[in-house]
Amino acid sequence: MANIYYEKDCNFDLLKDKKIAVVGYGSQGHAHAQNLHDSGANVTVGLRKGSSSWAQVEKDGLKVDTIENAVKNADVVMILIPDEVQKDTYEKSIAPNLKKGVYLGFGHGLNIHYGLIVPPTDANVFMTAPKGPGHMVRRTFTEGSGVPCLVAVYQDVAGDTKDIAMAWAYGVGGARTGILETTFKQETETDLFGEQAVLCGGVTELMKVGFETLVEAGYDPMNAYFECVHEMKLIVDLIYEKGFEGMRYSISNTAEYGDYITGPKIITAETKEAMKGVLADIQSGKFTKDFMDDYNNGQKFLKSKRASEAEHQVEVVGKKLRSMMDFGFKK
Ligand SMILES: NC(=O)C1=CN([C@@H]2O[C@H](COP(=O)(O)OP(=O)(O)OC[C@H]3O[C@@H](n4cnc5c(N)ncnc54)[C@H](OP(=O)(O)O)[C@@H]3O)[C@@H](O)[C@H]2O)C=CC1
Ligand SMILES: CC[C@](O)(C(C)=O)C(=O)O
Ligand SMILES: [Mg+2]
Ligand SMILES: [Mg+2]
Repeated sequence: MANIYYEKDCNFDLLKDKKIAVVGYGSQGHAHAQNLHDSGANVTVGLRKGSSSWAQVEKDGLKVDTIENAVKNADVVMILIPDEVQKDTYEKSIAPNLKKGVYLGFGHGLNIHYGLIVPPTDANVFMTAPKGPGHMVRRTFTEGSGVPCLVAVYQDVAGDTKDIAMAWAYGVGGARTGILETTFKQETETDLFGEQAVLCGGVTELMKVGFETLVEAGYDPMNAYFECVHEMKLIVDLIYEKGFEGMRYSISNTAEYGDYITGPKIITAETKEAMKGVLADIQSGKFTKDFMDDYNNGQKFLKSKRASEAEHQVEVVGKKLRSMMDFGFKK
């Protein structure tokens, strides 16, 4: 089992006297940069020239510079731009400007694990990967909590790279809930599997097919949306807090009986075999090759799926319902 650490195990002072560059100001970038800044670190956000995020960084009260300049002066560089652009940006704008002995950080291990980025031998390479979306990393931090983080070390020349990774987790709020120690391989392969088979691909497909089944049988689309999409959060919140048993305590006996009878009819032995195939493609590097090939082909597949999914009835109905009802979430 992994080692688990908390705030008392971290030394945030290690980062306080260092110049930090956070490359990117998207989902993870804005959260890491702002949380570290609020924790007392000296952060500069690195952006490409002409970036649409430039004004937002200034509005948020943080320093901003080009990627080249931000990296040139930095003791710690954290790369938080999309995985598919990291190799090109690293080679053109980051690598030529890295200080000797720099601490080079990642929020996900894909580029290192599959050898897309080969760091200099004098660099200390670490990962601090929040186990949640960047906007939740920021939101929970401002609420006094945090998203748990995985930390890993790929290269440790200085001898304290794990301490830097843990200090980073402290600064972004992850140590408030817990830090798990892992490796680049484990984080990368489990993260890709989880998001594809369960959290994102699995869940949205399950919701969509459930919605379609009800609508095609003549039921009201709004009713179908509530059943197959909206209520998912309320059920998952109970699982999040109390596990499957706690969720099943709150639902009716009718629902619990149906859960046991029907769940295994939907998620079958065949589904598990398909999951094994998904994992094999991740482990062999096939998924990452296909993903990068699509990127190098103008992201034709990604863009066409984005467009067709947005037009699906489940999205159209959901958008309408969310505009008509106050579900109490922050936009
Ligand atoms: N999204 C998440 O919640 C999670 C992400 N991660 C990992 O964190 C990393 C960042 O992901 P995420 O936050 O989703 O990324 P985003 O897509 O949100 O990153 C957007 C940022 O990257 C910049 N950017 C985009 N393309 C380029 C480019 N070609 N050159 C330079 N800058 C560019 C954008 O700048 P501009 O404003 O100029 O467009 C913007 O600042 C990835 O490794 C990901 O796997 C890990 C855990 C969860
Ligand atoms: C679940 C998707 C994720 O892995 C995440 C938010 O943790 C991602 O890559 O965005
Ligand atoms: Mg993840
Ligand atoms: Mg991921």
